[in-house]
Amino acid sequence: MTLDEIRVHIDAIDSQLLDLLSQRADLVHEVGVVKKRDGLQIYAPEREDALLKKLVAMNEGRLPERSIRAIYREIMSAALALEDDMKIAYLGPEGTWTHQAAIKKFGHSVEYLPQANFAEVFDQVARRKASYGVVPIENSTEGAVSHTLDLFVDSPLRICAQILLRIENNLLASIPREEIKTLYSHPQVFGQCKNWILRHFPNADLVEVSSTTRAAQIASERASEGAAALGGTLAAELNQLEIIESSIQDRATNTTRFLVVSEKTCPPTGNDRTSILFAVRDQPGSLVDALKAFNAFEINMSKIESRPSKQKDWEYIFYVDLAGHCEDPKLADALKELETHCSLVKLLGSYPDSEE
Ligand SMILES: O=C(O)C(=O)C[C@]1(C(=O)O)C=C[C@@H](O)C=C1
Repeated sequence: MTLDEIRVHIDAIDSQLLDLLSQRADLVHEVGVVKKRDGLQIYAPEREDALLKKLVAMNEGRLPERSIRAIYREIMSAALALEDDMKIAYLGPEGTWTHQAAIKKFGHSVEYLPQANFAEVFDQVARRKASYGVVPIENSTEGAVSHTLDLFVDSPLRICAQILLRIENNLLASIPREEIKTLYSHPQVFGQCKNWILRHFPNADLVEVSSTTRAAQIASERASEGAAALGGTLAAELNQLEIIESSIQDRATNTTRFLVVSEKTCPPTGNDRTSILFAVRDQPGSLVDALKAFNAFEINMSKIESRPSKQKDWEYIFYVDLAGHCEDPKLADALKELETHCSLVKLLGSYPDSEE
């Protein structure tokens, strides 16, 4: 076939695809009407998870899994926008890693609301000015994002999904490497690139700012003073900076786990994770007794973090992630048992334990 002949076939398929997408949009519109009538959540992570798994398994063509997921991410993003005036709050400004994580989950058709800090993200969702919020919870190199953990103590919000995003940090500047005197970035990113900084910029001043996008803005504004930033490629593009060196994080597989918070948690999918927080009574052996509850009901605990309670010195809140859904009978029993050893137990949510 000649190029023109192949393109005639592609045009015919595209017209069928568009017709099918319009038919899908009509059905999605109906779903939105039913959900609003029945007071159901518009975003359905359990349905998206099941749909993506089914499509990937069904696929016999030459498109790789990554492409199927990316295409359907945008199809479902368009669906979300059709069903509701969907607004997603995230730590801004535009171009932060949290923004990129949010786009990975919700696609390009919904509206994004950049916020000045994590507390504002929670607040916008609690006040229903945003439908969902996206916040980082932990990084595979640097560990927990303690500010996010602390916000869950007093928040009425629940976790309904998680997002895993590979984080590739870069040295960004509009000046040559030799002229760089000060590095700007978010404290988490400095932590992720500690060894690289010691090796390449042992004498540079490190200045912590609220986000990698803010760091890139400063690198652009104060180039004449020797400013550079550590951050992602989107932050570079938005601020017309060069990538002086790419992939500078100490661990190649550096990944951040983000959470989606909303008013409600997510129904079971068969492969779920549950996050809780608890405080134990101030008496000998109380933490061991509390943790025994998971052992007794054979619940796998994948993570534990502690944070000062901020109520009393040397008193702690523990954050735990468990395998399973809070509606699973074994996990529900383990949580009941846990309550007998604790002064506080709070369920933060159950959500698909996806690797995406
Ligand atoms: O099935 C639903 O509940 C829908 O809202 C439709 C749909 C889709 O496009 O398939 C869109 C958004 C939801 O998060 C899940 C799935």
